[in-house]
Amino acid sequence: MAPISMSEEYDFLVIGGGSGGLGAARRAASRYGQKVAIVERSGRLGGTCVNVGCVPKKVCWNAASIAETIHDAAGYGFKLEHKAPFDWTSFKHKRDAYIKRLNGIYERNLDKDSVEYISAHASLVSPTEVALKAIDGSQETKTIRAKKILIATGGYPIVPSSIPGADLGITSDGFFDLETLPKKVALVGAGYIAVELAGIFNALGSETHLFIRGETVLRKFDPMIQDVLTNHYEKIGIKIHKNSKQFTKVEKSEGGESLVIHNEDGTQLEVNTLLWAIGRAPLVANLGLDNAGVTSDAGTGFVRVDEYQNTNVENIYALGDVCGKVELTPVAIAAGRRLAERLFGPPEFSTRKLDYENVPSVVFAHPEIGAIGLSEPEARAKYGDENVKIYKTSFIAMYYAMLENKGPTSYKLVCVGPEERVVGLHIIGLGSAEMLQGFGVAMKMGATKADFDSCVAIHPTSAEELVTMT
Ligand SMILES: Cc1cc2nc3c(=O)[nH]c(=O)nc-3n(C[C@H](O)[C@H](O)[C@H](O)COP(=O)(O)OP(=O)(O)OC[C@H]3O[C@@H](n4cnc5c(N)ncnc54)[C@H](O)[C@@H]3O)c2cc1C
Ligand SMILES: NC(=O)C1=CN([C@@H]2O[C@H](COP(=O)(O)OP(=O)(O)OC[C@H]3O[C@@H](n4cnc5c(N)ncnc54)[C@H](OP(=O)(O)O)[C@@H]3O)[C@@H](O)[C@H]2O)C=CC1
Ligand SMILES: N[C@@H](CCC(=O)N[C@@H](CSSC[C@H](NC(=O)CC[C@H](N)C(=O)O)C(=O)NCC(=O)O)C(=O)NCC(=O)O)C(=O)O
Repeated sequence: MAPISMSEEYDFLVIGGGSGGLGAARRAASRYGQKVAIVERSGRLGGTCVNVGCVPKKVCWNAASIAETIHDAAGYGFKLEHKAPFDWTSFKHKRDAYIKRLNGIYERNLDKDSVEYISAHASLVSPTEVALKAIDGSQETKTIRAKKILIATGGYPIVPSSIPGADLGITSDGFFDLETLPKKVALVGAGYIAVELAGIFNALGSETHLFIRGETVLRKFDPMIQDVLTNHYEKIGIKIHKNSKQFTKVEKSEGGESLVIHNEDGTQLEVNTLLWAIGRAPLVANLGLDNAGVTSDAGTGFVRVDEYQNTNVENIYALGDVCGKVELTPVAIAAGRRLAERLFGPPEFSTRKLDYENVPSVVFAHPEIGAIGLSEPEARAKYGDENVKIYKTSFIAMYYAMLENKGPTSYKLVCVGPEERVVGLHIIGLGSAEMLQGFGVAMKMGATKADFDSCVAIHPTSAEELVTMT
């Protein structure tokens, strides 16, 4: 890795060494032989996903799932201690070491693909020039030129600015720094991160409080998912504070070891950790967008792009979380690869772009949730009630046959038109994450309910219920 590049000009300069930037840079260099550099300012490659997102989160989710399995084991005749001791600190250090290994793998991958890795903060100086500032404290700076520039700088977690003491709380970034498992934790938010981290804390033994503004979590999901997960989380002991108003303040407790949350109604809650999970904002500060004339959304700051990831400035492109369209790793990677193919590939690739329709997505809750396409209300609004047919089922998955405490399994298909094309698929239950990808392929191909039914069931599985619904 060069601290600051020795080269003066590149075919393609990528700002941001996360999912989208890596996807674009590697494809442009390895497949099309372009002279490519990627600039990353954090000192480690992989971006949010590898360092403070999908990857360490999934490892934590696995730990939480093992805790649940240990708990369930007695139901299957195992004479285990119900509460197997869990050593968060050694788990955390082992997880950190895995991430560090990945950082190294990503660096070697760039090397293999002949992408130059520049460890620096990048900012636009003009539509064809980027200033690099060293991150090693040396104050070294350099300006380089590029024929094409990609902005893939991602985002950061929001902390409310209007609540005194809000910054005593942590975000998902701080979650991955926790050296010990908090005894009592409060999370604010109702989206992916709040739901995933609340599930992990609860399964690993923290007293978990979840503050949500509405009646249910995951309000952007199908109502079935919202209701089933909210009820189940309450059943398994997560304390959900519904219709919660903004805290009036957060302060340290007298001894300074915990935090006191002050609610609008005068009540207080003392916790060891407060975690904000109320959405993410684009990382565009000090990026010099104005210097190059790149426009972003006035309210949110997301960089504006068209369907081909073009910004308003010729030869400057943007993708991934900094555009805020669908904030998922495979979306950023696919957008990056499609862009490299369009810009540097053969003429027949000149219209390549990512199709943002029917992107499957999973929430690693307990149990998992999968969703593709339209929710029932979205389909009704788009196609009219008379054209929408819903198939639903709720059942007890066979895994729970031997257990007293049963988890939920609920599936819904949203179909439209006389041919009953499946435009929405919503599932909650064990195994949903691994189950979804194949159904995503079917929906991408325009599958109808009859196509689903023509596939013979695999028995005994939960997934078979999706091809036998009446
Ligand atoms: C807790 C959490 C869990 C998640 N779980 C999942 C999941 O399970 N599945 C999933 O699909 N998605 C998940 N996501 C979302 C996923 O991580 C993001 O959608 C994805 O990382 C976006 O990729 P990106 O390339 O747009 O940005 P990033 O991966 O954020 O990369 C941007 C990079 O740009 C660098 N950068 C920023 N500004 C500059 C600058 N001026 N100069 C140089 N470098 C700069 C940053 O340091 C960063 O490394 C999760 C996110 C979070 C926070
Ligand atoms: N498994 C995966 O694929 C994962 C993907 N991600 C990606 O990262 C993105 C960011 O995650 P996340 O931060 O959870 O964002 P989300 O957009 O998923 O959820 C944030 C939620 O916070 C609530 N909220 C917003 N403002 C406030 C406020 N001021 N006070 C209280 N609650 C508030 C909103 O819920 P309401 O309106 O109901 O109040 C909103 O839905 C996700 O959208 C997803 O794309 C993240 C984690 C996992
Ligand atoms: N699906 C497998 C994924 C395993 C996997 O891909 N692991 C990654 C780390 S996590 S993942 C970080 C994430 N990678 C991916 O999502 C890889 C996806 C798939 N393999 C592909 O190439 O399309 C990413 O941001 N990628 C940007 C990029 O590389 O372009 C790894 O070990 N990689 C080493 C290597 O690739 O040599 C699982 O969940 O077990």
